[in-house]
Amino acid sequence: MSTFPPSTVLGYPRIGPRRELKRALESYWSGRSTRADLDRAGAELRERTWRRLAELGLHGLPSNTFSLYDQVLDTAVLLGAVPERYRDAADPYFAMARGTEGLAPLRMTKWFDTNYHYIVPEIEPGTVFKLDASKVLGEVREARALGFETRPVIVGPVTFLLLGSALERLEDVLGCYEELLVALAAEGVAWVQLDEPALVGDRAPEELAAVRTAYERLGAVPSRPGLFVASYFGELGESLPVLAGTPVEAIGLDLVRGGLPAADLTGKIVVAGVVSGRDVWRTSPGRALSLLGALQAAQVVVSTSCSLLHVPYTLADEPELEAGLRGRLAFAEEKVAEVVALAEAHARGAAPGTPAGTSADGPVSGALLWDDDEPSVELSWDDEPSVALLPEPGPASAEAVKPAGERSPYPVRAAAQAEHLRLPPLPTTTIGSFPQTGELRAARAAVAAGTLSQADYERRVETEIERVIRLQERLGLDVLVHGEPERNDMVQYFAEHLDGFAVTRNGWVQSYGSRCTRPPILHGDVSRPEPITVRWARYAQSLTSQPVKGMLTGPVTIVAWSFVRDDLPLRDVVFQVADAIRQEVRDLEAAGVSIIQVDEPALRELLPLRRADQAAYLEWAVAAYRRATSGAGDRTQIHTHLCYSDADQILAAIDGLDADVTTIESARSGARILGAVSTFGRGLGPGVYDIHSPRVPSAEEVESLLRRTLAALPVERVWVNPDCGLKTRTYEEVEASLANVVTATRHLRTTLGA
Ligand code: MET
Ligand SMILES: [Zn+2]
Repeated sequence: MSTFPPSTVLGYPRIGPRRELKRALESYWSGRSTRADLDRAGAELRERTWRRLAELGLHGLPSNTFSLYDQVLDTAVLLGAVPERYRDAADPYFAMARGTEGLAPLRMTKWFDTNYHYIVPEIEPGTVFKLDASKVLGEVREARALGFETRPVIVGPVTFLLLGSALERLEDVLGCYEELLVALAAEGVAWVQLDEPALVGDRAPEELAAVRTAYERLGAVPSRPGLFVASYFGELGESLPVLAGTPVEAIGLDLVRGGLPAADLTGKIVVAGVVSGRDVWRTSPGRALSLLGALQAAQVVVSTSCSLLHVPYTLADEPELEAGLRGRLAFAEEKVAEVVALAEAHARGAAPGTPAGTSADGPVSGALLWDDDEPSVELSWDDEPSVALLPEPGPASAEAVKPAGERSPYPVRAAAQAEHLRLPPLPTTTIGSFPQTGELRAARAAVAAGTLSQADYERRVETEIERVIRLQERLGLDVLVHGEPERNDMVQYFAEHLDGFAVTRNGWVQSYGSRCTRPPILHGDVSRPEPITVRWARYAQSLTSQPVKGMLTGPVTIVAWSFVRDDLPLRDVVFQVADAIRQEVRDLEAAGVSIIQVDEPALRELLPLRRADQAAYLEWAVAAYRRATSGAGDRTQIHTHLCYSDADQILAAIDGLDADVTTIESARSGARILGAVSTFGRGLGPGVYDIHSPRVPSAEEVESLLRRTLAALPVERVWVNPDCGLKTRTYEEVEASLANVVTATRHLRTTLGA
């Protein structure tokens, strides 16, 4: 077996530094360009990535980390797990990802504890697995033609099947993986990376047995590349000795989240993830080098803790970041340079604490990262005034952690709200955002560029709010929203208006398919200098006699979708944000807003992957939400919203939020949540319109979903709404869909005699 290259990364961003892939995809989907144009755009991005990684001095280049939509969907295609109904679609791949006129897409949910969404494999007893290695081999050849040898990256069999809830099909998929190994060996590929992040969670004995079977069988393939099994997002725990006992040559460990391995790995190559792929902070060379030095292995390879998919491309595109903060940051390119520099320092045998960037024979290539005035030991933020000065009393005090508990029990609140709001049965509403028009985005860019005045911009926002209010009145919705036209993003908008955050200009991170967000950087103490949403809510309510919901993002979600300072416990940071939201709730209420929605779509996302850590998290996360919302009076109806996140794993916590109404994505996931949420004692709106698909659901379809909802829940508790916000859709799709939602609801009301 050949040695492993001394430095590598587990994966890389693929959307393009300027979101080139997003543009190429959206242009192809809208029919403005051809599949060949799209493929060309993909090839350009791949070439650019390989060249850049090589320029930065990285040795082990990955391939097949590019995807036109999602790597799990790519794996399903690789294994032939394409459900029958998509096979005749014009483009089966995108039909599975996004649906077509007549075909709902596959389910989508979040990738472990990240905000990246993958397409859930649909594996039926009748699924026939059949290898289609064209993409994997195509990328290997493409890279080779450019002069690069690469290591294909593929989701491993155990993780793939666990994601598809079909571990019993292990024997069948292993046949495909074996065939793939043979094909890769024939192609002259030296190493293959099989990603098994599922192994960092709690694994039952039969799942551990599956790990053993899988890697013993793959290890026994006579002519194959070296097997590198990558784990990430935590420690391997009970899976490690099992994996170590199989013939795989290399094992990847997340040494940012986990500690040194407890099992004997002296016979293995350890791919040491010492540079975090999940945050934007620079790596402490002292800590990294001491970990590398302490590993007992046949070879130690320096790597990232996971794919760099989860961080933006480069700091070079952020000239506006304040210098002090910038000095503490590293995005993907800077992290690659760190990996390379650490590999060189480790190879020189640099002892922990040796100033990196210097060596007997002159500066190493990482010198630019660790400039002279930068200590080589752990970056301590203690001397940073912006983070050290916590307000008195500290937000982490026991006092702050208690739920404020000022609201009356639900029946008392519900009566007060019914009296005040006088809503019909099956009230209809939406989740907050309406389509974001190109004009509004352009207007925001013009304000930033100084070519449009703030006052003119605000007038445009008001015009848009008025249009959205009139549209909802025309459609006959019961509880209206202002449409969120002033928000570029539900987290970034709040970050821009709170102290303690920095935002980036080009720091895009893929969320799903062509969608990206720019996670703000939470680097200091959080506080709210002044009300954020009140003026827009007040304006919207002034236009109509229907109730308009105030719309806020919850503390857990704001933190989950930011890159967070790591010198304080996460819980304390979340409580700082909760206090800011609490002030906003109070101000909205004082401004006459009678329904306030506080979104927590990321509540499940931060759930620790190990069961032993989950209860403590859920306890403080729920307490933070209640702290944010419990300042509202009984008459004020508090809504919350969750989506795309396997909510069934955290039902008790969702219930514990104690919101008067919970809207939750359901249409996209085939209404599988219904049974589980039927025990909730308060208002509930399981989505009846899948907003991730351009498809317009018919009134009949909506009505049949509603009937299923009514079979599970008492009618008094049911709300009617889409799965999520509408900002990614067009007005055309939204108007038609919501009209059908209202028609279905009205029809149902008459048949119920309501
Ligand atoms: C991802 S949840 C989105 C909720 C937000 N209020 C919206 O409608 O866009
Ligand atoms: Zn949502």
